[in-house]
Amino acid sequence: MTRTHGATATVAFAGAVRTFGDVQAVAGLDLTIGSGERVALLGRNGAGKSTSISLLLGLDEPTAGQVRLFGDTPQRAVRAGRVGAMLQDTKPVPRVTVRELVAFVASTYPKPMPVDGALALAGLDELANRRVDRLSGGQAQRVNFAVALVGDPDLLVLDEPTAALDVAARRSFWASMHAFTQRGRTVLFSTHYLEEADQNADRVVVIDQGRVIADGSGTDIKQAVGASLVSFDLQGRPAPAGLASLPGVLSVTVLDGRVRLRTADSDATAHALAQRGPVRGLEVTSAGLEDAFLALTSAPSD
Ligand SMILES: Nc1ncnc2c1ncn2[C@@H]1O[C@H](COP(=O)(O)OP(=O)(O)OP(=O)(O)O)[C@@H](O)[C@H]1O
Repeated sequence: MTRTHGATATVAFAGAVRTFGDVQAVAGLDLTIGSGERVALLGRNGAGKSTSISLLLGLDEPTAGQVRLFGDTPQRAVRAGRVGAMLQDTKPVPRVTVRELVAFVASTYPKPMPVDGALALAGLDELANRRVDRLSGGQAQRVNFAVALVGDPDLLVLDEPTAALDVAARRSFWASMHAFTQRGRTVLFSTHYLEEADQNADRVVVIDQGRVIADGSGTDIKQAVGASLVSFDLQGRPAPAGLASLPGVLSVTVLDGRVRLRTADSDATAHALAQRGPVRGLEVTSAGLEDAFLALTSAPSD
């Protein structure tokens, strides 16, 4: 896990709260990100990721608490050209070409990278002269990425950058992101795709109900919730009672007709389970980040 000591943090949320009427979208968020970190903000729908990102970019103000970028207000950091962002639901600008749009955005930054460099990093060389309102969804996402990085920002913020991309487009997106971060830049991206968080970030911050509930490497998070998973078929029956009190069991989830027991001791759990009667389709596997995430964000079902 990486922490920032001494040097000014790139990103600092301190007790940040944002309420909308009765809804606490961000409920006391404390998060510090240091220079050069690649951080995934991982959470289910409505966890507060986009609201946190809006606060971070100065598009919205916290109801309480504080958000700082490079030790300054988000607005000043953004105006100084230190931040590039890719947000959800951006509408294409009609009638300009990809190169014209990226060149225009470059002209608004103090130290942009060459436009051709940004186009190449985003995989847009072949589409440079195409109108931006005539692109596929995946191609439009690449333009959004070029727009985010052409200012050569110190911090890149990406809100669900791979939403709506197919597998091949996702892979090529992450390759572009890695090419950019080799330059030592800080990246914060939000995602629902748990394996993507694990594969593309050094640090995974899990948020739920507007708060940080876990923070570490993908491996740290898996270990925090137990390394193994014992699962079995319900065969249409309700989940038996008392599973949570079997030896080693840390959490119980029921998904697609299967019970999944996260356990610190898979041998003891499987043995105790078998002693209670016949078990169908028993499997013991190591827990993936997906399972860790479900365990962290689900209420116990037993
Ligand atoms: N402008 C708003 N007015 C009222 N409620 C809002 C507003 N923006 C967000 N919310 C609520 O705040 C909570 C957090 O929303 P947010 O969009 O930050 O979550 P998210 O983690 O980004 O979700 P998703 O993954 O679905 O994009 C949700 O309950 C949402 O309905």
